[in-house]
Amino acid sequence: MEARFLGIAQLVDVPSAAVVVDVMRAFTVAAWAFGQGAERIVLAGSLDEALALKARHPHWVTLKDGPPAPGFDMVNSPGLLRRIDLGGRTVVQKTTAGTVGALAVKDASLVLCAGFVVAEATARMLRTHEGDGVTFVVTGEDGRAEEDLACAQYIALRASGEGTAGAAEFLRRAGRSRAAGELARGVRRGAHPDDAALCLELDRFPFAMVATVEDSLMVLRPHAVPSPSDEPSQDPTGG
Ligand SMILES: O=C(O)[C@H](CS(=O)(=O)O)OP(=O)(O)O
Ligand SMILES: [Mg+2]
Repeated sequence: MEARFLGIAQLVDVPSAAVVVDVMRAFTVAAWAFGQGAERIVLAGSLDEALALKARHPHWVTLKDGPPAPGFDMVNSPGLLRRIDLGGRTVVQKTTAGTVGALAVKDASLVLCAGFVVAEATARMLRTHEGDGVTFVVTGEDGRAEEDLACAQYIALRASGEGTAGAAEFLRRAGRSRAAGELARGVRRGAHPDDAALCLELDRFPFAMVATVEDSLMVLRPHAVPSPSDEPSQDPTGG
């Protein structure tokens, strides 16, 4: 599998397959939202679009990064979100980096959104994808966010099937990133003290997250990817 790693501003063509990586915190939050029962996440292009969707669909749950704001029900924090029941709900998410990155590749034939919490399921999905290459969108810091780059490189390695990639060094790099430091120091608004640790949980969830355009909205949904150990035995004796 040929992999390239680009920041959002470096995306000049429509990739065939794209993995949009935002470890801290958009796609860790998205995975937790699905873990808490959300049916789908609409990735909004602007705060105004998120508010307009809320006005049309008052039962949808709006979420933004930064501090709490009128019209938004939640902030972009896995630590705060993990105790909220989102059973069957539609969430609207707007953040600085992650959702912008996903919308930048909306015309790709396959768009996966990822962080460490869904790394293995994402890699497994890439292994079954037939195509000539994968573009990893490193959403933070103009493509230089260490937590996103480390996660993208780890998923690429796992997807290539080249041996067993040890995760520890990739997680260490992410843990030393500027974003992790800001979360630890309480610099980022709308945060919980556990956020950085939750963003560094490897394979917390068994699903990948696939974004597609539905009725002109970019919609993210969980996609179950069975692990090899879940697959039925091929042993003809049934053993
Ligand atoms: O929520 C986040 O951590 C960031 C932006 S900020 O730190 O709140 O300004 O957004 P994301 O798009 O999830 O990187
Ligand atoms: Mg980020």
